[in-house]
Amino acid sequence: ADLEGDMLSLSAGLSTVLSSDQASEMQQALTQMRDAAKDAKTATPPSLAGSSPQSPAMQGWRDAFDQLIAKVNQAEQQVKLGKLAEAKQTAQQIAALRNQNHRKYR
Ligand code: HEM
Repeated sequence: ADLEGDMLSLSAGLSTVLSSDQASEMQQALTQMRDAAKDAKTATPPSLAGSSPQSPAMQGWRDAFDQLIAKVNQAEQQVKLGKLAEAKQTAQQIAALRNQNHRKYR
């Protein structure tokens, strides 16, 4: 998907993780979020158009998605252990990461 499509997938997945009480549904949403984050990591946002892949700005872009993926993995482990409330707290940290990065790149 293009970056906008990846962002819409992240958004739908995050809403599901925050609102669901079913482990299987949360797991599926987290998988969708990880796939979207991996794809978005390879994109260049309009705000960095023309930046070289090795520029500090593009490295920061990719690091942000690695942080997002690490949080998705953490939430997934929590779901697997049946710790759904903890997984939702991790999802809140993902929302904070989103807000920080939107201020930088959007
Ligand atoms: C779960 C976390 C995130 C969610 C739910 C999310 C959600 C969204 C949404 C709904 C949009 C608007 C899409 C539209 O055009 O309709 C958007 C745009 C955008 N987001 Fe995110 N986002 C997340 C994380 C991030 C991260 C980590 C970054 C950067 C490292 C980022 C960078 C951007 C940029 C650059 C745009 C504008 C895209 C464009 O102009 O084409 N987002 N995001």
